[in-house]
Amino acid sequence: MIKAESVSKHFGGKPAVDHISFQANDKEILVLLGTSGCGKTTTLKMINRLIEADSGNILIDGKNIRDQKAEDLRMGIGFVMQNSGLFPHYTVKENIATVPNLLKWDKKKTESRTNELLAKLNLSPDILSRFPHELSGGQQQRVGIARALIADSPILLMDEPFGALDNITKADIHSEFKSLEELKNKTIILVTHDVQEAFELGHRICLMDKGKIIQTGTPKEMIYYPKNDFVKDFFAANRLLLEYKVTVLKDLFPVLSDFNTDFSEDSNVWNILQNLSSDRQNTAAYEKITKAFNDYRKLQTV
Ligand SMILES: Nc1ncnc2c1ncn2[C@@H]1O[C@H](COP(=O)(O)OP(=O)(O)OP(=O)(O)O)[C@@H](O)[C@H]1O
Repeated sequence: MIKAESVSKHFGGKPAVDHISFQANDKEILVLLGTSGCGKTTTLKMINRLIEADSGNILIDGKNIRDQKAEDLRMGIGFVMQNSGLFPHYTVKENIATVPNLLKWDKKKTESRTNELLAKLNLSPDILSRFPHELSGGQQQRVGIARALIADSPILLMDEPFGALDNITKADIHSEFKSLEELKNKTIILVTHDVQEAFELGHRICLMDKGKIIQTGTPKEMIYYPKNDFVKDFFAANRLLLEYKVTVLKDLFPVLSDFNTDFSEDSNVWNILQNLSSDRQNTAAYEKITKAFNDYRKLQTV
């Protein structure tokens, strides 16, 4: 568990992060979401002490990060940097082996773990001898993720890990990312300015503005129970799509009668409608779900 207690950081007298508190629970993906300059990266880098907080405390599993050497702390935390952050003059193999070399792993162990990760991340071993500039943006980001995962640390900090990707590649990587067993046991803090990414990947979201956390909640809470107009307005442009995605079949049960289906009760309305729309025979079911969804929305307090 990662806990931030009233943490602040100033640059040149101006607050970049202003008394923020949050908690990332074990095995949770917590997203820090907000527009450029709101303090997300500074917050993330204070957790591995790439930036030292001015005040407040950050605790990992109850231990204050200040009570450990910064180098030791970083060894236990995987870090995916913005724009992949690969060392340009190192090959892919050398980039991935950065932490194992610091940990003095023997070559065989590094090699077999590297190959295991390449397979999991859908990367061909052919790229090992290449330099980062010889890879596509998507490959670079995957290598950045492999480098962060290699030592299997229980914590992963990710700064706009998919930022450089087009929307189609991003959607593919998102679904791969969600299904990676490797990540399921980790506590992950992911920084993004992309609302859809936050909803796609986050178990909970901290919405930030001007160095402060405005609201923390599940995607559903952010959409249906915004704390104030800032939160409401922030999601306004994507609101309907997000509502389709955060609403799941079992939410509709009170307003849905006579609906026999093979869909799991945790399937979201967006996926159900997409699925049903592929076959004309499903028109009646499609209309039932649409009506139930509209009835359900009316009952929410937005
Ligand atoms: N090293 C620094 N020196 C001075 N000001 C800084 C420094 N790092 C960040 N800032 C300022 O602190 C504020 C927060 O920056 P930060 O990078 O944390 O925001 P962000 O939300 O991650 O933005 P982005 O999405 O653009 O990376 C900004 O106003 C930024 O200009």
